[in-house]
Amino acid sequence: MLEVTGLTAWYGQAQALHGVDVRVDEGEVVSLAGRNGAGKTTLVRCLIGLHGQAGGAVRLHGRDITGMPAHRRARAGMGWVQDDRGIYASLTVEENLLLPPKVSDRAWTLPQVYDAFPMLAERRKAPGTTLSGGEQQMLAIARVLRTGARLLLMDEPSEGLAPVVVARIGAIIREIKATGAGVLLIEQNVKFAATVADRHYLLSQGRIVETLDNDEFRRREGDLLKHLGI
Ligand SMILES: Nc1ncnc2c1ncn2[C@@H]1O[C@H](COP(=O)(O)OP(=O)(O)OP(=O)(O)O)[C@@H](O)[C@H]1O
Repeated sequence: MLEVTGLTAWYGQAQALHGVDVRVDEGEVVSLAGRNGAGKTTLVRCLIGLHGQAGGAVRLHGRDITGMPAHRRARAGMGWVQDDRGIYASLTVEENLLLPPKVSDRAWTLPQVYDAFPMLAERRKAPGTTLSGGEQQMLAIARVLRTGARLLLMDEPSEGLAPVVVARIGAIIREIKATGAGVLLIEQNVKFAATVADRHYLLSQGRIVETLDNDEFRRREGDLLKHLGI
């Protein structure tokens, strides 16, 4: 589904990514972790098409999207769940859900969304400004599902949320996986990543230094936390 090969990125003369290879298959959840400054944000920017100074190749569903502008990548099925959640504060929950354009016939309907996110159904008339952090994160995920994106890029979805909300987000990610969509999860919360991901990448100084299946990842949790400086 997503195949990234030899991805390089620069800020002026400074190289931030040095030949990164990442792969996400259909119905697969893959996490990517790394210390501050490892290059996670740069990688996300490259994948969504917002970083001009980049090399290498990005393919989505067999289609070469390298060099494609951000809006066309979105139409090709790349869904970005932003780390700042990007909720329209002056719109209600439902209005936020009605806005995203449909990019495929996998687009979730409103009843499907409300079924999977009862919290959003209860708050459908509430303005964006009044939502808790957890509700905002649910809404941000739901909005991307409304587009029918085939690959979801999630940037730190568990950040700053209470354990019970994080557990709910984990359940939602498993539901998304069951629909056959792929998920690339940028995530520093190793314990959470181990509950949802099939495979894990560790990024260090712009390079993938480890690729681990979930059993190995769980065994090495202590090590990884040390590496990440957590
Ligand atoms: N606007 C910029 N100008 C110059 N260098 C930058 C810029 N943004 C990031 N960098 C550099 O690129 C490298 C990767 O940064 P990036 O923000 O992608 O890391 P990160 O893993 O997302 O870190 P964090 O967890 O702190 O967000 C770092 O060395 C950083 O200093």
